[in-house]
Amino acid sequence: MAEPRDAALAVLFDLDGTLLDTLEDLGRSVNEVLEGHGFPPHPMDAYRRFIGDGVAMLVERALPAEAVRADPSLVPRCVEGFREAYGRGWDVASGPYPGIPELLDALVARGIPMAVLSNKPHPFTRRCVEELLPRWRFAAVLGDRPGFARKPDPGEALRIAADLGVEPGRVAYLGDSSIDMETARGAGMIALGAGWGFRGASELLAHGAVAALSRPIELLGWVDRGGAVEG
Ligand SMILES: O=C(O)COP(=O)(O)O
Repeated sequence: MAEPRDAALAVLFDLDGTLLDTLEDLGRSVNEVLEGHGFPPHPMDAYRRFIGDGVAMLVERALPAEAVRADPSLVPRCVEGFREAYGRGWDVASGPYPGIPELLDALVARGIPMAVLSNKPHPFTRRCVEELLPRWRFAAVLGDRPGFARKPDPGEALRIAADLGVEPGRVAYLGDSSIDMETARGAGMIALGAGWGFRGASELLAHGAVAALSRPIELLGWVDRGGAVEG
């Protein structure tokens, strides 16, 4: 059980694997690019480990290592192919995880400001939030943009906290990967793991999660009393 602490005054969310289950649309889009280049596709589960460090790393992890070594232009070309394929199929199977709408409603009811920070390319991040989470207002929705460091760099997370006027230590950061837990810890935020996401509870706890939640609504414990709800 985590130590009780000051209650969170704001919530910063990761997107892929935390608010939205985007695995199938991301994996299918990369597989389409791989097959277009004559490389073998991966089973969807493999993408749980590939996603998280941005699109170039996603593509690089999916490609055969020898092919990447042999042709430096392969990753950028496949990234372009991915943008095209994902642009066509980003919303085929993606949507909020069970319990996310209820959590967001409960945070709105409490007047808790919410923001999204993703390593997904910024335009796709905006589109996913606008179209798959249309009912909720987020104070900031930021994806990967040229000129800004990706997570686990804590810079953008800290800027969001500053813009909200909330001390980093009073921000609950909910994410589903080691990258997110490192970002949260680097920013001095309350690192909460989304156990339903792409990577699972043991990776989250090994990378410094204060707790790995099994259901989204459990986050309210940190907002209402600064720790897990008893029982
Ligand atoms: O697309 C990625 O690389 C990861 O996106 P996320 O930061 O929302 O998990």
